[in-house]
Amino acid sequence: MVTTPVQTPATGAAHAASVAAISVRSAGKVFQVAKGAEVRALDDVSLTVAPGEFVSLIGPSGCGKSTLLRLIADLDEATSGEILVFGKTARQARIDQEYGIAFQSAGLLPWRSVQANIELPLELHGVGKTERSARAEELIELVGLTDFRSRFPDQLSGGMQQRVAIARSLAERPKLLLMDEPFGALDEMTRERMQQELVRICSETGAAVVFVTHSIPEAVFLSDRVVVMSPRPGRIVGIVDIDLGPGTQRSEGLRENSAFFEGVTAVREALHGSPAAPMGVELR
Ligand SMILES: Nc1ncnc2c1ncn2[C@@H]1O[C@H](COP(=O)(O)OP(=O)(O)OP(=O)(O)O)[C@@H](O)[C@H]1O
Repeated sequence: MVTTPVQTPATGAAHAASVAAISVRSAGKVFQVAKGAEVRALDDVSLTVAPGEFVSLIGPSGCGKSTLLRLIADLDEATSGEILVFGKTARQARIDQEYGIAFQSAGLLPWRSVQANIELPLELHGVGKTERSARAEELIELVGLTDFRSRFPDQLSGGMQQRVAIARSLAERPKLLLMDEPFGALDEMTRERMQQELVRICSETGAAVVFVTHSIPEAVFLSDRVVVMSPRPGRIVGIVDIDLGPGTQRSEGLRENSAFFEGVTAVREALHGSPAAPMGVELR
């Protein structure tokens, strides 16, 4: 494991020549709150994510992980700095729908069935009914909801709703996925299965991923690099390279592997400089 302890523009070296999936340059975000007060959420964050690279963001609660993801997704605007997605401004990339999103709350349409929710992005882009339903079928199977395809969101558990949202985010085989704790509501067994599926799918489709999590083992299992952030205002304090091989080879057994434990230790130390975890970070 290699830990980069300083805040440098974190470039996936092997991919420097191609257009980055994401390029964040000196981004800052200050929220204006009541009575002229300010919350400085992010400060001078620079990060490059290469095409096909899986990068997790981890850090104490409130350090600005979701804010950074929201800036990339153009759901909020940076106060300073520049954000490019596949060489386009964040706004243009959103308009061109360059990425899929799966956030904490599933955000499903309550009047549409599981299948119809998953088909929605395809429908909006004019994909024909037969192709839509074949793709939805594949994804429903992938997330283990075969018997629930006709159900409506309020008939599903929180974890099942989350799985529908993940399937929907994958519907268009995006080149980039922005995921904010998508597995947070899942039970441990489902969560580990989904991690394995996600890393395999991304490896096979070549999708880049930015994945916010509170779980160190989850970050290590999934990622090519784990970006460690400081308490607010969020800065990048370390980047841990994970050498666990391609996503297609990341199976359950890996969790018992010494390289996996080394990754967990390296991230833990980058977070805290000691084996204890800061508030809001899970060691399990
Ligand atoms: N719209 C907003 N208005 C004011 N402050 C905000 C807003 N959104 C986020 N913040 C503040 O910015 C800081 C970073 O929030 P953010 O949600 O990005 O943190 P996080 O690292 O994702 O936290 P957690 O791990 O707890 O989900 C927090 O102090 C939060 O209160």
